[in-house]
Amino acid sequence: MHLQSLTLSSSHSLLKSIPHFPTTTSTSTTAAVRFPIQSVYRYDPVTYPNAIGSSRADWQSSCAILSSQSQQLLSQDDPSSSSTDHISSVNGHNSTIENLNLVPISNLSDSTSLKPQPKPLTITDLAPAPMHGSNLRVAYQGVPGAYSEAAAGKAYPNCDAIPCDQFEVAFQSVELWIADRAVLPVENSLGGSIHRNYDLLLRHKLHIVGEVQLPVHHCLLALPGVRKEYLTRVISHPQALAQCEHTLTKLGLNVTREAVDDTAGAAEFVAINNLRDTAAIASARAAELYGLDILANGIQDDSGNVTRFVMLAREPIIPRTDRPFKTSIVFAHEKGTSVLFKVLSAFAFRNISLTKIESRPHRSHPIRVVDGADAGTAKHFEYLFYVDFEASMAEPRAQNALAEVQEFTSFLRVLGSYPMDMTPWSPSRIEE
Ligand SMILES: O=C(O)C(=O)C[C@]1(C(=O)O)C=C[C@@H](O)C=C1
Repeated sequence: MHLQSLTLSSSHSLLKSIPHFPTTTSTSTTAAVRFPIQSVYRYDPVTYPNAIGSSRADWQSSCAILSSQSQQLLSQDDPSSSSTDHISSVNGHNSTIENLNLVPISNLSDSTSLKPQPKPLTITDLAPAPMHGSNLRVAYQGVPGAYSEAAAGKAYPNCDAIPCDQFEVAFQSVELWIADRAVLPVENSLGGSIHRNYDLLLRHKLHIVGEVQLPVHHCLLALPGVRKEYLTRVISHPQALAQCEHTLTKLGLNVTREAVDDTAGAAEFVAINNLRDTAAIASARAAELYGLDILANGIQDDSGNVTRFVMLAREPIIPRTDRPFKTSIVFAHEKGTSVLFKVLSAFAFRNISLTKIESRPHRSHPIRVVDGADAGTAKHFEYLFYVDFEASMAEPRAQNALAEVQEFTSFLRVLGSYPMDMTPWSPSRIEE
């Protein structure tokens, strides 16, 4: 392939050969082809107020709604759109989460007045269902009060956040049109990459359409009246436990640490089971929602603790050049790490900065056996490489870099080209 300079329009055929890169400026996808005629609501709107609409709609009208909503949703990630929901709100123009249709915090003084929160969707709840209402629905893993819920609100201030019991469910809810976006934590400034989520990005065909970086401010929560000395156990998400490791030791707690699915779920567990020997690490919002006291505030090991989340959608957004964009790719080669230098130089020669590089085991070919005749047999581990770089796929230099990368690799996928989160840095801000 020649390394000529390409414009976006002249490079369509090149970009089409890069798996999953969008080359159209609009899509005519409608839900009509995606829904079985027999789709039935299976969610109780009282139990799942945020999950989906409140009544069963007839097929014809739901197709019409979906068709118009798919156009509307496309424009919501498009920075050129005038919608207040679009991703530019992530980038410092509106970084509050006030407008998120979060579960309201009632005046909870103790755990006996605990109000039932919406139950997360589970894998058995998933069924294609028509959409209603105009709010963007954003699926996240966890229960109300989780940081992922706050990230959804930062990215899409007017969204309905849909709790899901697993990441897999959040992905599937977007694939099945139950939700419009999924929010996925990918890395933390203290804990590093969330590896499993990188694997999920590859297993599914969703596109990254935005990112948010959320300051994560952890609290130690316990039932009212419980003192630190009574505690024998601290539970939380493994990332949260890792982010507070040293502070927990410094607090002099004589506790075991146990991992659960999410931070707010840990708080809910303590409250529901009336556990007086157990504390949870979670947000201040989780304390309010589940009627817990804050025993210690800001217990993350670094005050500038930040988690980066990506927003996923069924359709990619159209990359632009009038604002800072980031592009995420994943690639592999049979010759493994030996091509890495060549790939990275494709970016270096074009002055494209990399913001992230991550390697993961190549699950379908984890080992390459190299027969060294007399010397025996060497077993090399095979990897997939995830790279984020600071350029938009609308820029010829990024297109040319990827054309070159494609020559060196046996597999290449563009996971998304999306606006960078440019929120001003304020490490001490508390954001729950
Ligand atoms: O448990 C939560 O509240 C989450 O949103 C998950 C999660 C993560 O997976 O890293 C998100 C942010 C924090 O870093 C801790 C936990």
